[in-house]
Amino acid sequence: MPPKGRRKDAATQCAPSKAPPRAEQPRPNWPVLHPLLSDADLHMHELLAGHIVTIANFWTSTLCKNYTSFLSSLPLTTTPGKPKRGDAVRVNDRFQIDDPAFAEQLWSGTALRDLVLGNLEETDGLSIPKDSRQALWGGEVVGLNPNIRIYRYSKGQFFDQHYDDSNNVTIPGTPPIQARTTWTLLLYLTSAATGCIGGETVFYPDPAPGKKSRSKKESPPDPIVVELEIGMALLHRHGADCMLHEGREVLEGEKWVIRSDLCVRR
Ligand SMILES: O=C(O)CCC(=O)C(=O)O
Ligand SMILES: [Fe+2]
Repeated sequence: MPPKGRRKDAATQCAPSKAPPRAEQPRPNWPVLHPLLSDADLHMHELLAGHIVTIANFWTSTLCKNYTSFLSSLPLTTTPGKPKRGDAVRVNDRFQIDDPAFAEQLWSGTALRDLVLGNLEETDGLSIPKDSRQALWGGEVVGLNPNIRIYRYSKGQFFDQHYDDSNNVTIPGTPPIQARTTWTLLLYLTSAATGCIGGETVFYPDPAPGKKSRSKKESPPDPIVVELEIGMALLHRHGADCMLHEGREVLEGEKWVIRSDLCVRR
């Protein structure tokens, strides 16, 4: 059952341009993004047209395992007990940093840029020509949100139903690019294969227009349950057209996720 108000993901509200200046945090010494599959071996899959796209094996399981052990050394902060009014309940440990260089690595140092921009059109799995992609992504994609979030969910932790907001961000450079986030990026570093049970990301599609007013007995569309898959990237549209979604409770083991967003020029 969807919650009454439009609960927001408080995380996205901390985008650089809106947030008060944070105490200078040292940049993590991120391990190199290696090994990775070659671009030609990766494909996008539209799980729900116009809303959810996945890329299996975006990161190899070796890289994911290196990362989870590295990320465990970062100072993660457990969610403060009570969310602010209108914010979703998120119960997990999080590390958040503005790191444009890492965002750039995730974008250009992997297959993501070429896949999203349609530079590998023949093989990328989306049957959308390069020049029509701007409509899908909400504009000219210029990179990833420098605001990187790392989540660790242990047994019993979850992210309650919410919508992700679109935020204005500045991507540093010469000149800096004024951008806006349009799609959420989730990169799963763990799965049942690493002992994590539960923790699926679940989307609740809206009933088709016109159906809302019909008999209450009419059942809403089935939720879309995305099982964790090690190394899989998931993109979903956010902002005004964001689907209600949640990270289900982890029942066993640990779920690790890297979160950023696609940014378009504004
Ligand atoms: O961890 C998940 O499965 C969902 C995370 C999420 O919804 C978010 O970061 O906004
Ligand atoms: Fe979300």
